[in-house]
Amino acid sequence: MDRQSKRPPAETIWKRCLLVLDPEKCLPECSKYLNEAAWSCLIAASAVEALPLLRKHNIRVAVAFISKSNQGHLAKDISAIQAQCPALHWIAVSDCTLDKSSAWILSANFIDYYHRPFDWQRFADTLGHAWGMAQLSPSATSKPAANRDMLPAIKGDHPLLQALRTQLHKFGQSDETVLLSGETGSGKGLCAKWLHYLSERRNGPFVTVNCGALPAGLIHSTLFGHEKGAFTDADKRYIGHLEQADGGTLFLDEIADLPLDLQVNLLHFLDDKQILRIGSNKPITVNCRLLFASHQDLENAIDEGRFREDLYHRINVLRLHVPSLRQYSDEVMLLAEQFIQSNAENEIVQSFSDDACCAMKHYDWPGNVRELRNRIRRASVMSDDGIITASLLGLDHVKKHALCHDLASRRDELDAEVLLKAISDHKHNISAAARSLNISRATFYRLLKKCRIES
Ligand SMILES: Nc1ncnc2c1ncn2[C@@H]1O[C@H](COP(=O)(O)OP(=O)(O)OP(=O)(O)O)[C@@H](O)[C@H]1O
Repeated sequence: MDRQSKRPPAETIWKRCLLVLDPEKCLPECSKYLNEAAWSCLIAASAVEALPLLRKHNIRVAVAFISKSNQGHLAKDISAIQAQCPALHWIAVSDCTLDKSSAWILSANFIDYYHRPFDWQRFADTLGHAWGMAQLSPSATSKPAANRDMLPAIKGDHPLLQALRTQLHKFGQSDETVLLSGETGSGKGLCAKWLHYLSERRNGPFVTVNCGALPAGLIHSTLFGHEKGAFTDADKRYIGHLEQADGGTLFLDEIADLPLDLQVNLLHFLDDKQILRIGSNKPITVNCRLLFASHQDLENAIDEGRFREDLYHRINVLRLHVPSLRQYSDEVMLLAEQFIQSNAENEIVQSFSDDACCAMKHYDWPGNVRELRNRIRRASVMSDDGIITASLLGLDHVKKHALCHDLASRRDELDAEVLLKAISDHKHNISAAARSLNISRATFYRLLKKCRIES
């Protein structure tokens, strides 16, 4: 296939999508001005119209037009959209003085407010700033709902994989916390998404937080949120991940890295389902399911005083262990074919050489499925003729080891064949059988033992 023909023409300008919530069509000039600033405006009159657009497009920023007459409706629409897409950054536009309820919507949801008529260039700059903030926000990874089509299926007939699928289906139907364990790259994150998708909460948000990746000073406000002015840099209210996951699932990855003081807060949340934003003493009830994962041994972390035992018992209700790839290495080709197909979109058809298949089956995969996917990605790019070899996968050394292994087992097969024939020809007289092969009785017995043949 011609690789070039699928690329967009060079003059195509990449545009950011902007949701314009404009019930009374008061912003007709929006598309015209913002188009020039590389925005593509998607206009909706209500939440019902906006939600399908949000599901379909990668929208991070929204504008809402507030008028005297639509203030009440708009508040409801914005709340409905916020519940599904908490990561959206809102900017308000109005041409009237707002009453108290609108002022409340503004302070609760909007990062900026414009009064018409205004300078479109400045407005476009503000939108650009909001887009940048949305990109940086950790919640940019949260989705309004899990989409089954985007999730790779967990394929394979190995008993460990069959057991994993059964557990996923059972645990998906429960609303209890699940503790996922397994080596790095084995698929704990993928299983967490499946648990969300298979649950009643599938239409709610799925929010992931990697506790090990958050700076210690930010982790509290990132999880629980903060009020404007709660600390020096808190120039606006921040809705934490627990609240963002309201109605859905929060996946706390690398839970062993959560500082001890926050482990207490989490324990309280698990008991009463309430949070306090930093700077507020008003408890907020949050309805989200919690999933936890760690590739560290939590029992060890307890012994070392890094993890609270009471929290461990609270989160260790349902346990899901994701097997390491080397435990089901006979099925590695199923995954490899899956990755090669997703890589080969719009490209020439690719396949694996025999030595690549042999090396993949015999390699230890310390980085598990992630390592397999990354090695295949790199090899796909490097391959000139569509054939992915052991050398392109960086697994040359394994190939040699695997071939030695294969040679040894082939030798054993041949030895066994010769020994069995000699035994049969000499009617189970071992001395005669050994003489016929020109070896001693002791050597004959040693070979029988090596080939696991009962004399
Ligand atoms: N069975 C599978 N089929 C297809 N893709 C998979 C499978 N298991 C894992 N993957 C893919 O491998 C990558 C690594 O998986 P994932 O991030 O879930 O691992 P993890 O155990 O959470 O890793 P870490 O402990 O480092 O966070 C992801 O891109 C995931 O989609």
